[in-house]
Amino acid sequence: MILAIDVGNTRIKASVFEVDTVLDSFVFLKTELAENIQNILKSYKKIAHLVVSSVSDVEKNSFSEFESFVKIHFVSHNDSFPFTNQYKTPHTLGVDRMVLAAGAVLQFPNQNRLVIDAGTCVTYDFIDESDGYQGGAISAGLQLRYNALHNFTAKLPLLEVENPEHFIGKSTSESMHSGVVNGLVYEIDGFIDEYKALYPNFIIILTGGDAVFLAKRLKNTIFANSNFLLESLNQIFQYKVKND
Ligand SMILES: Nc1ncnc2c1ncn2[C@@H]1O[C@H](COP(=O)(O)OP(=O)(O)OP(=O)(O)O)[C@@H](O)[C@H]1O
Ligand SMILES: CC(C)(CO)[C@@H](O)C(=O)NCCC(=O)O
Ligand SMILES: [K+]
Repeated sequence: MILAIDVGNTRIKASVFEVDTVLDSFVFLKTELAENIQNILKSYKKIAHLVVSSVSDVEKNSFSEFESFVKIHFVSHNDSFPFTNQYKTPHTLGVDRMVLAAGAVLQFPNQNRLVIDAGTCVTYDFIDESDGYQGGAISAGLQLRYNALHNFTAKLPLLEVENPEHFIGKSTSESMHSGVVNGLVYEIDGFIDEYKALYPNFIIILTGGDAVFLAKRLKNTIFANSNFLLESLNQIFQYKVKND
């Protein structure tokens, strides 16, 4: 039994896996890391391994208190991945993007894949059918767009994410919801269309905290899988066991 932990830019997500089955899932803040891990390990005494991916300032030593109970695997650039990294700056590529790319290769072999992670940032990652990781794009996530509009202007309020009622916003809040939500939806559909012009066939994996909200609104029909990064950590662990 393993515990996969995704330390994101905003929050931490974790799932307990028994082989390929998710037994339980958790979301918590970085400040509540230790107590949450402790509780999970208490509830699931058969957990033998922690597999951690972090893009945040939470580092390996935050987990050291658990070292005597479980084996800890902190995914890093030094690990072996099931793709060839064609990024020009491979050591600056986010570990989360590498984990997603690895998951895409292991779950969907021998095909072109586009992974879209709609979290704090939106990331696009393209891995071709020869398992070459090509790169992609990084843009601002849904909540980040609302926050930025408020933080860097004098007049714009801080709004909660809402479905835009009208395409033509008829008030300040309607204009902001249309700009943020429709803007991101157009961005994602636009990227997908560009990739379609380059590659006739590829699968799309849409994940992250806003995946379900966005999937419903896209022109392109995509099935959202919010748990893809944690599933990928589980896959990477099995890949590691096989290849070590
Ligand atoms: N309870 C919540 N707290 C924060 N964000 C939430 C919550 N529920 C949904 N969201 C949405 O999820 C998005 C953040 O996604 P996610 O949780 O994947 O980000 P994250 O923890 O920073 O991870 P990553 O760094 O991998 O993007 C926000 O844009 C927000 O709209
Ligand atoms: C883009 C984020 C912030 C998304 O979580 C993360 O993948 C990261 O810090 N990346 C480093 C830059 C890069 O991937 O090129
Ligand atoms: K992300």
